[in-house]
Amino acid sequence: MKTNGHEDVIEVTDLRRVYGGGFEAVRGITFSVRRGELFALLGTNGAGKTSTVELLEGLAPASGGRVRILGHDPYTERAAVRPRIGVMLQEGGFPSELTVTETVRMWAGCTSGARPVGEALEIVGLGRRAGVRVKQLSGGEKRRLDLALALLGRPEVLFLDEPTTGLDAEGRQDTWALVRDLRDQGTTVLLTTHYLEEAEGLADRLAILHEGSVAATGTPAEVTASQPSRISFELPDGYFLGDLPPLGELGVTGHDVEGRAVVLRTKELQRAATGVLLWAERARVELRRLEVRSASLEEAFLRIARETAARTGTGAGTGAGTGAGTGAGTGAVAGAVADDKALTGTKARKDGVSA
Ligand SMILES: Nc1ncnc2c1ncn2[C@@H]1O[C@H](COP(=O)(O)OP(=O)(O)OP(=O)(O)O)[C@@H](O)[C@H]1O
Repeated sequence: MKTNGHEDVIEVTDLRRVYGGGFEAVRGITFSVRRGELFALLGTNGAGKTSTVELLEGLAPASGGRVRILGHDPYTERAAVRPRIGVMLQEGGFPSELTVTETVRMWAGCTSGARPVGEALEIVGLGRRAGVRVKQLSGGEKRRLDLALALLGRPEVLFLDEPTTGLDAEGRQDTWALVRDLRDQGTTVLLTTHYLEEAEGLADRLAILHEGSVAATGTPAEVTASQPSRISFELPDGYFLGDLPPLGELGVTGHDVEGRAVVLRTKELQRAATGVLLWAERARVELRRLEVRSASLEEAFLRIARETAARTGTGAGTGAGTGAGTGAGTGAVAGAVADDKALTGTKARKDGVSA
C-alpha cells in the first residue's frame, strides 16, 4: 500500500495476539513502516514487543487484525515472504565448535540467493575472524555473526530483536553504524530495543508499546516534543521560589524544589527561560548550575511510565533505559502530566520555599 507516495512494506492494523490461557498480549495495535525506514518498537518488559514481532515474522497467526509484509500475510503466505526478510536471532544456537565461515556456509545452504560467505562477513566486520571457532568469539562478535546470518539472503526487510543487548559501549556503536549503513542502502529495518538511546539515535520513527497497546508513536523528536522541557538551577542564598515571577505566567507547568535546587518544567522553553533569566538579571543574582534543555526520549519514556503506573497502580522497575540499564516503570503516553500542577504563581510546595 502507498501512503503519501511512500510504500509501506510493513502494515499492521488492529493486530491482536491472545495466548492459550486467554491472555491478550497484543491488544489492537496499528502502525506502518515505509520502505527504507528504520522503525523501533520500544517498550518495557512484557509490553508485547516479541509477541508482535513474531507475528510480523510469520511465526504465529494473529488472533485478530491484519499484518502485511511486502503486501503478503507473513503467516499464510510464508513462502512468499520468508526469502525477502532477514531475522536476527538471539544467539543462533549453532555448534560452537564450528568456525565462523563454516557456520555461515551452513546457513547459506538453507538460504535462497545467499550472498557469498566472505561478503556477508565483510559487511559485519568479521572478515578477519573467518577461521575462528564460534566459541572463541566475544559476545559482540557473536551478535555480529547473528547479523551476518540475517543478511545472507539480501533481505528487503530486516528484523532486529534487541541487537545490542549485552554489548559494551563500543560494540553498540559499531552495530549502530552497521545498521545505519544497511538502512542507507535501502533496507527497511524493524528494531526492538530496551535502549532508549539506541532508538533515539537510530530510528526514523518509533512506537512505544505498553501492555499490548501503542502508547505513543512518531519520530523521536515528535515523541519527546510531547514532553515538557526542563530548566534547573540553584536558588541564590536568601531567595525563595516565590521571589520569581509567577511561574504560571512564565509558562511553567510543573516544578520541584529540593533544598536550593529547583527544576521547572515547561512546554514553552524559550518563554520560561527568558523569564527566569530576566528575573535573575534584574535581581543581579547568579543562577548556579543553570541548565536549560528539551526532554530526551529517555525522560519522555520514564515520565510516560510513571504516569501510567500512577494511573493504573502498576509497579515501576521494568528495565528499559539507557545503556546503563536505567529502570523504568510501565507507562502510556497519553500526554497527561500527572504531577504538573497549574501554578498560580508564588505558591511553592516544598520546604525551604516561601510564598
Ligand atoms: N507463550 C505465552 N503464553 C502466555 N503469555 C505469554 C506468552 N509469551 C509471552 N506472554 C506474555 O505476554 C506479554 C508480552 O510478552 P512479550 O515477550 O511479547 O513482551 P516483550 O515486550 O517482548 O518483553 P521483553 O522486553 O521482556 O522481551 C507478557 O505479559 C508475557 O508474560
